[in-house]
Amino acid sequence: TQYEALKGLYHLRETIGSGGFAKVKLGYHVLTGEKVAIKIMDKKQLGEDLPRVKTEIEAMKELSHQHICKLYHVIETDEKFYMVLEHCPGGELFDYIVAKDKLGEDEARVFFRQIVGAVAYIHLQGYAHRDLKPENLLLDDDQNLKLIDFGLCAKPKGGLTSQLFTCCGSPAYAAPELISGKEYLGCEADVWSMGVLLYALLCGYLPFDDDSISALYRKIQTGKYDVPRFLSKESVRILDDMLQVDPKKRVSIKELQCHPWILKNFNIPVDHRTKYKVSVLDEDCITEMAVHYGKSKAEMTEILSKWKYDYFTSTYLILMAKKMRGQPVRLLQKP
Ligand SMILES: COc1cccc(Nc2ncc(-c3ccc(C(=O)NCC(=O)Nc4ccccc4)cc3)c(OCC3CCNCC3)n2)c1
Repeated sequence: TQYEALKGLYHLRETIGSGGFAKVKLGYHVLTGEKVAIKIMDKKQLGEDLPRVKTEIEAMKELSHQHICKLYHVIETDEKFYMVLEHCPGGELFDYIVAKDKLGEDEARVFFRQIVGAVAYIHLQGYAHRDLKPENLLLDDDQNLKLIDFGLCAKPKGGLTSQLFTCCGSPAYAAPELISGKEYLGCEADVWSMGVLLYALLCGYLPFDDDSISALYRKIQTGKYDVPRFLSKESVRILDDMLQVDPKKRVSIKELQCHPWILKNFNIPVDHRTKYKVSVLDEDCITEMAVHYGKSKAEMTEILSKWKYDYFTSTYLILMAKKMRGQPVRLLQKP
């Protein structure tokens, strides 16, 4: 039968997204009943992109942050990769903006501060995202944003990956230097995309848009965009600081963290540090799992400390997520 590798571990439900060579299905973690997102990739379809999946999986293991969708479990079979990930019940930020037409400056600031924190964090871990757009920002059940990289475009930062603009979908968010095939820095290109993203949040439409790709590229390379009169002068200023065609004139992610627009009403810079303590394991979760598996706490601690991203890891991380949401740290008893 299909998806044999998930049997007894996760119940599979409907497909919630598909794109490129990945399909995402809603799943339930059997031991906790919690929802998960299961990203399924077929090795044959991946072809020469297969190493990129391994890079993404290794990246995900390094990325543990409150505004980045968490990886729980990796299963590899002869035909497929399964990535079991945090499910975000609120869906895409894209749909949220469409439903509200556009966001007020204050609401946009709450979201944008979370995005700046997540992107600053991945940059400090040595990664650039390269495909920042509202479809890759999901909402959890507390209206917090979770960054994902659905299109497998996240790659180690580095400079001269003048890779052709192949993998990542929408060019509307792409920096001028990226689409002109010049050498570029991933972290600088990410700041441009964040400018396009903030413009979309504040205006409800894109700064650079055209049905013809080549016309769109020309508009991006001029860097000229319409500034609606309802934007405050501070909003106009931060958009101008990010949407600089010359990457060397563009504001850096570090400067963004304490930009006047970012500080307004908050008066504290964006803190990019993660809230998760991955080093020390949680007593309650260890105890609950030790009892369930009939092991000593020492044995359970030993197993979990290996972070093998197996079912032990996913069960622990899901119990931790429940605890952080104030829910009981409980496993469903053996059937
Ligand atoms: C209509 O959609 C709805 C409606 C209602 C609920 C949900 N909930 C819901 N939750 C979770 C997901 C998900 C999480 C992570 C990944 C992933 O690919 N991680 C890998 C990853 O993040 N790398 C990475 C991140 C940062 C740096 C480097 C690497 C993939 C999918 C989801 O997907 C649905 C797709 C649909 C197409 N647009 C994108 C989302 N959807 C979605």
